[in-house]
Amino acid sequence: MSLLAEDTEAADLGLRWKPGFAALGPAFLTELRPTPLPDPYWVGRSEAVARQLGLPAGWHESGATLAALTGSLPVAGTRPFATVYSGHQFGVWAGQLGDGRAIMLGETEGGLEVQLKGAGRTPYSRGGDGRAVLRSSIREFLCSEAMHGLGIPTTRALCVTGSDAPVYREEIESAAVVTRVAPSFVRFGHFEHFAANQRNDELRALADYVIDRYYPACRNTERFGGNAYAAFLEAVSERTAALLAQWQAVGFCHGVMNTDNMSILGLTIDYGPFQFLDGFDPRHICNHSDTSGRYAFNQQPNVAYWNLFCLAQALLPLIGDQEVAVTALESYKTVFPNEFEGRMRAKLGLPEAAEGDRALIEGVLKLLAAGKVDYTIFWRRLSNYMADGNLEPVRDLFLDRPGFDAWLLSFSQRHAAADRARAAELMRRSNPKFVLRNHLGQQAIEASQQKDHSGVAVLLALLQTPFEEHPGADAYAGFPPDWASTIEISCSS
Ligand SMILES: Nc1ncnc2c1ncn2[C@@H]1O[C@H](COP(=O)(O)OP(=O)(O)OP(=O)(O)O)[C@@H](O)[C@H]1O
Ligand SMILES: [Mg+2]
Repeated sequence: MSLLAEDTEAADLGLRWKPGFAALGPAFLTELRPTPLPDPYWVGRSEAVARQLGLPAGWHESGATLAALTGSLPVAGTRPFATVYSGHQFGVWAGQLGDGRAIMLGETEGGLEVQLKGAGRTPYSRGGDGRAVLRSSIREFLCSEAMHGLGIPTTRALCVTGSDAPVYREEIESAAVVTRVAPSFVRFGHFEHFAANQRNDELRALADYVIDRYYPACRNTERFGGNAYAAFLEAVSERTAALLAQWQAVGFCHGVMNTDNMSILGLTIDYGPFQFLDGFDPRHICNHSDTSGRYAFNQQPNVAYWNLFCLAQALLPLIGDQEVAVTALESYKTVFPNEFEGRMRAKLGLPEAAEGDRALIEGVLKLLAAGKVDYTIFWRRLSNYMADGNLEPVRDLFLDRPGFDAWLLSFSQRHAAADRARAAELMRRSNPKFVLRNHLGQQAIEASQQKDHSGVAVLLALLQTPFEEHPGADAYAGFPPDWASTIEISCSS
């Protein structure tokens, strides 16, 4: 019996827990306790996630909950653990990694895993301190919820809890924990870990667990002659392709697409140096540490494929045939462009595909890139134009007016027979007014560092429903100020 089960004092969050991933056994994880953060306080909370988890009303009112989510009290019914994974970082095999600062509480009866990111050292921390700073924790919290609001698959975040305990990065910062939630936090790197160590029994156990839990259809498919592992690889490729199409359409740059940051469920995971594009620059690099531009915005779809190739190699002992594995990856090459085109068509207010759509999409992206036009503002203004016929706010964004007019002509011809009100409606549902721009996050962070957490709550409310108008909040939907371009976001978090 573990020590944890003998605790008399524990916080009861009102949730029921089941073994979940932990049932795989000790080869996959190490049981341990979070390291307490002193004098914790609330920084931000998502009631939407609380409801999804099934937390009782008033869940955050108890000091025991705050203590539990910052490691000072065990959570009743849980046996926390950290998992082991490996991975390719910046294209190079990095060997063993693992949850170096994320500690899993467990899985709820409702099928959601709950993790405390920044909860202290684990056997996989290597040189790290196991902590996360307030700055990066607020970014992760807000962006998880923003992505969900945008309809993009992502890990969620219940809350950020802070402490004045010092954390040493380029300068001294304060510590925080993000309580994260997802059906599964399994990454490509979990598979790579067991494959690289030729531990095929564990590799198979992991694949069987993930297939049975999250991809049961792979068991009953005739694809690949009934090879469930190949069908699984194909399904992951398709989900990843669909995810990447959404990132590219909304202008999201992840920044650290290492294989250990690729979710097996096709969720966006690990919000580090991410950025929503301001001016449209396909070659934008959001991660200050990415000197070669490996993870530049326009490289993301290819990197995802490269990462899937690593996953395929890891699954090869189970799939049994290299050609089959390569075929299972192939669907990425059709799903990504189809999904991307579908998303871009929706942004253009076009529910159905027609010949010439690709040229229309490429045409506008070229114009936006040539003028470094603000990506989010352009699409929202184009949606408004569709509704009210006022062209100037859109046209004013372009220096190359003749170029824009020529494109607009083909756009208008494409819409000639369409119901404009319906098209405008689709566009406003597909083109957010609010995204988590770096400078918005930065302002909320700086206020929080001075103990005013209201900016986090304000941003959260806007980002959870980013397609709504939110009258009075236009200041959050404007152009970035000049100083925004000087914000440097690196891997330091
Ligand atoms: N401060 C830290 N202390 C211990 N380990 C760390 C720390 N920062 C990063 N790591 C570990 O380094 C590896 C790569 O880090 P990366 O930045 O991709 O992940 P992360 O931001 O810590 O977390 P996640 O991917 O879970 O969101 C991971 O194994 C991670 O746990
Ligand atoms: Mg990571």
